Amino acid sequence: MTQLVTADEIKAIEAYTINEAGLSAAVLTERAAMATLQVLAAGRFDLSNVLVLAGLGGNGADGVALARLLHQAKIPVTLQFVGNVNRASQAVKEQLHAATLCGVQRAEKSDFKEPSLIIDAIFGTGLNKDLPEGLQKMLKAANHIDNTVVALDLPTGIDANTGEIRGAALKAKATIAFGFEKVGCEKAQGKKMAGRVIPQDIGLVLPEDFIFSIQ
Ligand SMILES: NC(=O)C1=CN([C@@H]2O[C@H](COP(=O)(O)OP(=O)(O)OC[C@H]3O[C@@H](n4cnc5c(N)ncnc54)[C@H](O)[C@@H]3O)[C@@H](O)[C@H]2O)[C@@H](O)CC1
Ligand SMILES: [K+]
Repeated sequence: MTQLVTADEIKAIEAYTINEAGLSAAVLTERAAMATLQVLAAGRFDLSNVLVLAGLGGNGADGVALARLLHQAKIPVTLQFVGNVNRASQAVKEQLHAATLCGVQRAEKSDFKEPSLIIDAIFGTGLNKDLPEGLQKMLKAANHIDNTVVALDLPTGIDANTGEIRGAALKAKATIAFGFEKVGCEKAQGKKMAGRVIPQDIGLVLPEDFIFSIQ
């Protein structure tokens, strides 16, 4: 059985990895994106036209890094931000700079009918309140279209701890969990919305004597 973590636990492990082990957040983001590329390239997904939906925080940074790696692997990909990119975190801005230099294509809008695969990199473990109404509408509409969605870390809209839907959530066929599966993917609506959960090692360093709350 895979090890489950709460949002606070993964944040503590990430902080330890960054601050004590000295592996930067950018390294972890790159590892997350590379692990995702490997899963996608293993053959079970149609990569003929990939749309990456990216948010403005850590989850979005993973998505932008993935868009760059897909583009560099000659996989057709379009990057679309959800939210105003001017308000994005520094990590997203840095990822966007690299992606732009590499020639990653951007879109402002999508009807979700064209992509062969949607990558959900809007929100991850940082979600702490209901989604904005406009986004709720967009996700509900997207759920009505028969798209294949792969969520990065956690389906957007799912609470990492309780599995509850915060207003709306994007239903995934598979969720690639970075480091450890978030407990919300096994609880309440989270189980259905996450689809198949695929944990991937991204090189997180566990604090000595770390005790997981879920054994
Ligand atoms: N911190 C790190 O070093 C790493 C983070 N990783 C990724 O980063 C994610 C966590 O990143 P963040 O903590 O930045 O969080 P998110 O990217 O999930 O969310 C971004 C920010 O949005 C805000 N927010 C929360 N709920 C909202 C709502 N309903 N409406 C509008 N804004 C809202 C919060 O300020 C939150 O920090 C993980 O799920 C994972 O994908 C991984 O790349 C591994 C390394
Ligand atoms: K996500």
